[in-house]
Amino acid sequence: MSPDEHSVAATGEFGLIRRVTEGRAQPPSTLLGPGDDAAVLAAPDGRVVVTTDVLVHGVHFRLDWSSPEQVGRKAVAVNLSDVAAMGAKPTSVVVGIACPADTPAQVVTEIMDGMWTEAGAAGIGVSGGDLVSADQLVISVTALGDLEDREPVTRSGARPGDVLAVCGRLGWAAAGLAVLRRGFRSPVGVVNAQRCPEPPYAAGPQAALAGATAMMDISDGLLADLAHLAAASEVGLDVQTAQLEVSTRLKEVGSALGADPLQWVLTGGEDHALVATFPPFDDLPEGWRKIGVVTMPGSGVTVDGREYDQQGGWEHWQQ
Ligand SMILES: Nc1ncnc2c1ncn2[C@@H]1O[C@H](COP(=O)(O)OP(=O)(O)O)[C@@H](O)[C@H]1O
Ligand SMILES: Cc1ncc(C[n+]2csc(CCOP(=O)(O)OP(=O)(O)O)c2C)c(N)n1
Ligand SMILES: [Mg+2]
Ligand SMILES: [Mg+2]
Ligand SMILES: [Mg+2]
Repeated sequence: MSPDEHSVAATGEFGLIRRVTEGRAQPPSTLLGPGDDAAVLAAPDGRVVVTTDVLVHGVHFRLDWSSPEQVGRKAVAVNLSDVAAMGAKPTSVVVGIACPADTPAQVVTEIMDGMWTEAGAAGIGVSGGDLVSADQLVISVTALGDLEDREPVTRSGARPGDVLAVCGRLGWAAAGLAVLRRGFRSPVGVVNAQRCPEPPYAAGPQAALAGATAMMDISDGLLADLAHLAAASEVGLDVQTAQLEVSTRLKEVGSALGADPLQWVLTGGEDHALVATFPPFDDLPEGWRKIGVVTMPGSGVTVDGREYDQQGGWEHWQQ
């Protein structure tokens, strides 16, 4: 933590978000936002979902760990995941790339190739962007989405008694990060999960149709992100570790590195699994697994009924 009490590090990522968003009157055309995975805007002929994420070399990716193509795919994937987390389908992305003068042009074209690959797989394209000079490589992506006839699934609709469920992988990207940080390049399954997530995009609209009461994607870490859902919904959330899948591969990597794989599952970000709450008596949609329950307000996020007193995930400036 920075010694300067006025710095962004001392303010904290989420304190800073509060500070820059509080008291700003949104126009009536802002139907929702900020505060969720994406905003929902009214357009003359409907609604538009919009979200943005910035990725910085050395913070979110490294070109000695990932190919430019993988970086481009990741930059788009993390944004399309936020669109899915609202229950929407992506319609387009616009992208900004800032890079130093000596960056090979090929790096930029390959980043764009990766962006088109990930966008193309979702049936959309890159509809615009910006290229500028900078001291380091920075990528900014804005994704747009369409709710069709569905209502947005926000972070704020969970109710005590709902089932807490997840779709997608947890802990894989964190395991890959641990591997890469120690200078290894394998096992490739976890390393590729870190290089480029594979979010379960279709599960977002699917959960919305199935009546999910709240939803978000897991970018920072399950426990850290659930804290935002719990706060927005004014409920408690209990994660039941017996229901969490810790795959053999994660256990193998954990024992090779002397790390606890459950820790990666609970606090590792960047897999962009979707987490949602569902009414208790309905069947979960296909691909969704129960991992806990929504509890009464006041208890925050607990693990097997107990408070978790370590950092629940990534927070910028706190690492
Ligand atoms: N500078 C900013 N101005 C307005 N809203 C912001 C700003 N930075 C972040 N937010 C909002 O804060 C919320 C949390 O951001 P973040 O944790 O990055 O969400 P996510 O993990 O889904 O990308 C989002 O709704 C986002 O739009
Ligand atoms: C070189 C490198 N170091 C560390 C990480 C780990 N990491 C960086 S950002 C992050 C959290 C997710 O990024 P963020 O910008 O918070 O995305 P958002 O929550 O806005 O979707 C994690 C786990 C990484 N991916 N690459
Ligand atoms: Mg999100
Ligand atoms: Mg973000
Ligand atoms: Mg984050």
